Amino acid sequence: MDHIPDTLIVGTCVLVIFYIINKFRNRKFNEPPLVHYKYPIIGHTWDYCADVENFFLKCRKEYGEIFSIYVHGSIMTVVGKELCHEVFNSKDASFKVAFEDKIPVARILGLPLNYMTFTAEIAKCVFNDQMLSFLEKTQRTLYREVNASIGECEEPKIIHNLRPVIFSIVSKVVTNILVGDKLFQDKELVNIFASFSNELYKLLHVPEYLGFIHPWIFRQSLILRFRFGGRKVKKLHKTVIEKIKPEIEERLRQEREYGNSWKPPVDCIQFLLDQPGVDKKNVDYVWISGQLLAATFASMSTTTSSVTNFLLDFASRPEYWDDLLEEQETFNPNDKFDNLDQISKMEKLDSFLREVFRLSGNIFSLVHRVTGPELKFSNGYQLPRGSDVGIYLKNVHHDSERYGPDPDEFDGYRYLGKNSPASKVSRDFLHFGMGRHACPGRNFAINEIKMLCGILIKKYKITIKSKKRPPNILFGGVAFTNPEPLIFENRVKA
Ligand code: HEM
Repeated sequence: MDHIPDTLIVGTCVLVIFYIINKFRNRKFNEPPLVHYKYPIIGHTWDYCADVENFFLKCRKEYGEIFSIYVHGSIMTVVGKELCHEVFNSKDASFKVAFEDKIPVARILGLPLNYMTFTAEIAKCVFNDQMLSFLEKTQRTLYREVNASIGECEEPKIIHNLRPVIFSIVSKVVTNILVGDKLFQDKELVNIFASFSNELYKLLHVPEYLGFIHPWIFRQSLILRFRFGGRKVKKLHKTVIEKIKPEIEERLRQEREYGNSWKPPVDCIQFLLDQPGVDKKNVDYVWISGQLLAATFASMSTTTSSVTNFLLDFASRPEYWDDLLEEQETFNPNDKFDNLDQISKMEKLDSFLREVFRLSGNIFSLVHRVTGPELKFSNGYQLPRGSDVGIYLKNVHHDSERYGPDPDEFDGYRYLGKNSPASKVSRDFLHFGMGRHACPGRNFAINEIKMLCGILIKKYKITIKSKKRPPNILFGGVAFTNPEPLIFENRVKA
């Protein structure tokens, strides 16, 4: 007890030192205006956490297209519709580096810091390029999992929190592509991938208060969660390796025995094994296990949120039900997706989805770190190396110059005939980012989402008790899906 006053004094001194360092950092750059604040150290943290929407509106009104705020002990620059593309297209700004501070996947899994470059290759070369070869098994898994997790609803069935249900369906599809048909039968392995992705997703909800002392301390607190206790990552790697090793050894044996006549399976494990530089006599199983686990996060949580948002919108907008059902019956009359063209013809569903994504409620996200000597904007402002700059998404997605006089209005057919499919990125639609690092898994994701939504539309009448679209829940600038229950009832066939 005697130490408490000393600890308080030392703690306060540390806070003040970091505050001074931040306040008087390199000023030779023409940096964007820092929004005025009253209380040192706390800065704008309260305004940001309590009502980010109105806080940003006020800042933009007063300071214009670019401004900086002081939140959780760090300065963050905010850009909207005019300048966002300059961030995405700049070689001097990196989403990956800033993201690693928020969700330290590389450090948790013991992967090199540039691991995401590899995940991007997996997304492009396996998920996207091999999409056609995954079509049949993806639909098989989707039908089976919808039946297993929602099932027959002769009587109306209330599902209280839809997200975990959708997550379970999506995680099965993804795991099949990661590990192939044989390992996919292993329920424990499937669960490991799903729960790891879910644990990472939960990190998005951890308050960043430790950032007041230093961002490093916040990051360490996240990593420690995976070093000790139930989430222990060493144990995770060990179990994954135990599962994948015999399969990999068998594949390598067959490759040696049959040479060029051996037809390798199409999945992420094989893609990783075939990378130049991989020593097949001495396989680095920790690296393979880490890459597979890393890919779960990029592909599962994002897709789950998108489908859950779709269902919340669909259930509360009955005016679209007949039309979207008719489209399903036209393009998928026999409950069988034979080719990708059949999915791309579902243009109404596609347009509806794009509108769901645009209005999903995100205010601020996609933070990038300046990794070059500076990030210079066309309006003359500069950000020095190490600065963070994020995107004011609400300003982009609710822009009346682009989306008309009522940009907050939901118009499910807004994009019909406009050559703007849901997977198309642009300066005014950032659900998948844009520019050099736009999501490389988006074509796969949209096809998977359209298949799953189509199955649900055809099988069930889906309603919501309140009959209104419940708003998503904001945490910082990011919107999380509302857990309001939905009601599923078997559709009576005409
Ligand atoms: C609806 C589902 C998805 C959404 C909303 C989504 C969204 C995003 C966003 C916003 C980014 C940042 C883009 C940028 O910096 O410009 C991104 C990057 C990425 N996504 Fe997705 N994504 C989805 C599905 C997937 C899937 C299925 C994969 C497959 C593995 C994937 C793999 C990646 C990878 C590897 C990156 C990093 C790309 C890079 O830095 O070059 N995503 N995604």
